[in-house]
Amino acid sequence: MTGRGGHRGRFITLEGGEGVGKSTQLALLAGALRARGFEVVETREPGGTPGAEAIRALLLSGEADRWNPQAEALLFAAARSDHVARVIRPALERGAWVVCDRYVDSNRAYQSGASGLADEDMMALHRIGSAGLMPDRTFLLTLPVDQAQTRAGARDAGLPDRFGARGRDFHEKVAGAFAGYAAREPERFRVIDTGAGKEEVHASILAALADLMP
Ligand SMILES: Nc1ncnc2c1ncn2[C@@H]1O[C@H](COP(=O)(O)OP(=O)(O)OP(=O)(O)O)[C@@H](O)[C@H]1O
Ligand SMILES: Cc1cn([C@H]2C[C@H](O)[C@@H](COP(=O)(O)O)O2)c(=O)[nH]c1=O
Repeated sequence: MTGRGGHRGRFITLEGGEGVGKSTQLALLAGALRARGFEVVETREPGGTPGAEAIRALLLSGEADRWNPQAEALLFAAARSDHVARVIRPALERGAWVVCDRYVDSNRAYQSGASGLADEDMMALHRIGSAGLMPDRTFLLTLPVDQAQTRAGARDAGLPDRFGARGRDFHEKVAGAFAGYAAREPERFRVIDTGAGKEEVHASILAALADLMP
C-alpha cells in the first residue's frame, strides 16, 4: 500500500489553534506507532531542519508588525520547502511514518483565513515550494478558543509568541477557516474534540487512523 504521494510511508499532520493539544497528542501518537513497530519521525512546522528552525525564530519573535501577511506566507512556505525536501519526503520514501505538528493547512488558516490572503495563493506557494505534497491524514483538533487560550496561557506563563498574542477575533477566524477546510475535504481530515482527557483524545485519534494501518 502506498500513501497519496506515491510513497511507502504515511504522512500524518495535526492542526488547530494554539493550546488545543497538538504537541501533546503528537507525542502520544508517535509512541503508539513506535509500539506497533513503525519507524516514526516526529517533527513540526515551522521548523524541523536547521534552516527552517532559523526561519521559525524570525517568524515567532519580535514586534507584532514585524512581517506583513505576504512576507509571513513566503517565509512559512520557504521553511516548509526545506523541511519537506530534507526530512519529510526522504522519510516517506524509506517507509517511515511522519507525524507533523502543523503543516500547509496552518498556512491556509493563519495567512489566508485569518489574514486575508487568497487560499489559492497559499496552495500555489505550496506547489512551488514543496511540489504540493499533502498529508495522508490530517487531524483537526478543536476546543473553544477561550479554553484553548487558558491552556496555552498556563503553559506559556502569560508570555505568548507573535501569533499567540493576537486577539480573540483573529483566533476565532483561524478556527473557522480550519473548520471550513475540514468540511470541504472529509477524506483527508478527521475532526477531534480535545475537551476530554489526554488519553481519551489519544484513543479517538488512534481509532480514526485504523483505515491507514497496514
Ligand atoms: N486533553 C487535555 N486536557 C487538559 N489539558 C491538556 C489536554 N491536552 C493538552 N493539555 C495541556 O494544554 C496545554 C497546551 O497543549 P499543547 O502544548 O499540546 O497544545 P498545542 O496545540 O501544541 O499548542 P501550540 O500550538 O500553542 O504549541 C499543555 O499544557 C498541555 O499539557
Ligand atoms: C506552520 C504555520 C504556523 N503558523 C503559526 C501558527 C502558530 O501561531 C505558530 C507556530 O507556533 P506553534 O507553537 O508551533 O503552534 O505559527 C502560521 O501562521 N502559518 C504556518 O504555515
